[in-house]
Amino acid sequence: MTRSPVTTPPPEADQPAAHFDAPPPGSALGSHYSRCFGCGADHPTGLHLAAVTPDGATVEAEFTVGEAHQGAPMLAHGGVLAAAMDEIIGMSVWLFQRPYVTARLETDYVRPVPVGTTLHLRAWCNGIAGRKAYLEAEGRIGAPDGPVAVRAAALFVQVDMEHFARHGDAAAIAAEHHDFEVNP
Ligand SMILES: CCCCCCCC/C=C\CCCCCCCC(=O)SCCNC(=O)CCNC(=O)[C@H](O)C(C)(C)COP(=O)(O)OP(=O)(O)OC[C@H]1O[C@@H](n2cnc3c(N)ncnc32)[C@H](O)[C@@H]1OP(=O)(O)O
Repeated sequence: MTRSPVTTPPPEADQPAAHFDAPPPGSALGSHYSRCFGCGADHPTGLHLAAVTPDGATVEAEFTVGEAHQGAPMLAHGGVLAAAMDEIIGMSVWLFQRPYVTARLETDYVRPVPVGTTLHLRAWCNGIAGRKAYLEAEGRIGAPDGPVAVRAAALFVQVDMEHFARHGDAAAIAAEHHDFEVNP
């Protein structure tokens, strides 16, 4: 992976540990928002990622490239592949049970991905320093050990839940996250 210093954990970074309340090994993570382009079941042309964590530390999901995801004829759009990387990494930080957002995403495109391909996505965390999480992901063609088509490294920054209410739609958050109180 070609990686900048921004997405490389500093020497003092802590090794990540899943939150005690995080989904246990072998379980599904679920969607954080039904209309999310990456994981929402109600998005008509989204990626529909459904992630599982095999070990409580990494997450995995499959994405089958459809006609709505083309850039060149019958080939996946690079931005859509970056979105898949962003989403699987976003799902992996969910293991820490704290809200994070993408601050920086770096992507290597290694092979073209034809429409109809199923990409096997995997993401993990390389370190945490304060609010900053250093993460990585890959997408392999056809099988979990298939050829790598895309790799990504990311810096995610921890925010509070008010971030989403302040900048987005507080009522939609309250509707799907019943434990979230919308401040007047
Ligand atoms: C029903 C609704 C449900 C709602 C949600 C429920 C919970 C959801 C939970 C989980 C969601 C998962 C979502 C998955 C989807 C995939 C993830 C996305 O696509 S997220 C969207 C794209 N990203 C953004 O929109 C961020 C936009 N940017 C910002 O908001 C700010 O810039 C932010 C929060 C990233 C930082 O702003 P500051 O003011 O809080 O903090 P400062 O001090 O600027 O940064 C903190 C540290 O990070 C570094 N930093 C920040 N941005 C950096 C960058 N681009 N490059 C390098 N360093 C950066 C800074 O240098 C600083 O470092 P030093 O502490 O000084 O060492």
